[in-house]
Amino acid sequence: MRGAVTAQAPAKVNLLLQVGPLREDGYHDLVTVFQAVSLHEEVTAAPAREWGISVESADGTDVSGVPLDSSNLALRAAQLLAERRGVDEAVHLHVRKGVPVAGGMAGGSADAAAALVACDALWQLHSGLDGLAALGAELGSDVPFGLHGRTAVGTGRGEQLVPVLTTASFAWVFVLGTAGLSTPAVFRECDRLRALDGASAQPGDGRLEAVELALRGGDAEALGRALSNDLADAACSLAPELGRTLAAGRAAGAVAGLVSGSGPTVALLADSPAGAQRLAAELAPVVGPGRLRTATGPVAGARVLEPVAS
Ligand SMILES: C[C@@](CO)(OP(=O)(O)O)[C@H](O)COP(=O)(O)OP(=O)(O)OC[C@H]1O[C@@H](n2ccc(N)nc2=O)[C@H](O)[C@@H]1O
Ligand SMILES: Nc1ncnc2c1ncn2[C@@H]1O[C@H](COP(=O)(O)OP(=O)(O)O)[C@@H](O)[C@H]1O
Repeated sequence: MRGAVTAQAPAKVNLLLQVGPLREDGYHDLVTVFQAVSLHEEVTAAPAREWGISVESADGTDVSGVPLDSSNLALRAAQLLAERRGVDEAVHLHVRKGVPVAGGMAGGSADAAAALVACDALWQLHSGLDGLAALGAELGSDVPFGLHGRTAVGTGRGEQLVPVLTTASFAWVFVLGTAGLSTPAVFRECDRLRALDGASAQPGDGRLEAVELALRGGDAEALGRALSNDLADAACSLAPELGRTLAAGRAAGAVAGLVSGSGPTVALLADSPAGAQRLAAELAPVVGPGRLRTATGPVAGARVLEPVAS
């Protein structure tokens, strides 16, 4: 058996997030377009006498909100894989976080995806992407995308994925929120605001086609016009600073901006990697440099980085 295996998995941004009505199982049907971006989580799985987990930050951001018990998604992922494949070995997982915690960028899901890939390699299970994605969907709606990466349309809870043709790399600036937002709370707020307005979900209104066309053409301006997020009003209602951050991003020259997933991270689209650096430099005095990350997308899904032979 190998001594330890490290895997990485990417953060995501939702280029489109259409939210349908609340289902009986407590979830909402989604039509979303995920893009994997170059902020990564790294998970190292090492054989151990007992199950355990440790967490560090890759970039100095606060990781105190990450649970260190059996509710941690990475640990749950490793234990689920062991249980389903009949593995009687414990591992210690070390997580190095490069994705903001509770930021709407699926950091916990990326940890689960990386843990599945690392443990699958450590235990030499050869489960394959689809096998791991089926387990991932049991852990969280965003976990299958963390495994697949690139750009994909997600339907159902977001776990049913179809790749999208993308002909260009896009440049992003992410502005971290000052406090995390809970995903279930944002979905609840969305339902509450819709009930107040008498508004209902708007499926099939051509927004998906506009995003797909912009991605196929590799056109950042067209993508900027097509970005949309049905959870944005709910996230802004719970965290009003988001509206101000979006306005600051536009004033600083972003092609477009939107709330990432359920927030509170704000994603700003730039015209190029150099444009993203300029945008971040412009915003640093406004929001503080510690809250800015630049990235590109799409990038690959979860993969083994450095298998260490025993
Ligand atoms: C909103 C999105 C958009 O990609 O991302 P984040 O902002 O969390 O990163 C996802 O739908 C989040 O997926 P994930 O974070 O994996 O959520 P899950 O653990 O599956 O669900 C947590 C809770 O969110 C709500 N939920 C989630 C997914 C969905 N399609 N409908 C929902 O209503 C439910 O209240 C559920 O109990
Ligand atoms: N490995 C993990 N990393 C981060 N958060 C985790 C993890 N496991 C469980 N959680 C819980 O999931 C919540 C959502 O975290 P995260 O996945 O970072 O954000 P989001 O769902 O907004 O994309 C956290 O507040 C935390 O309580």
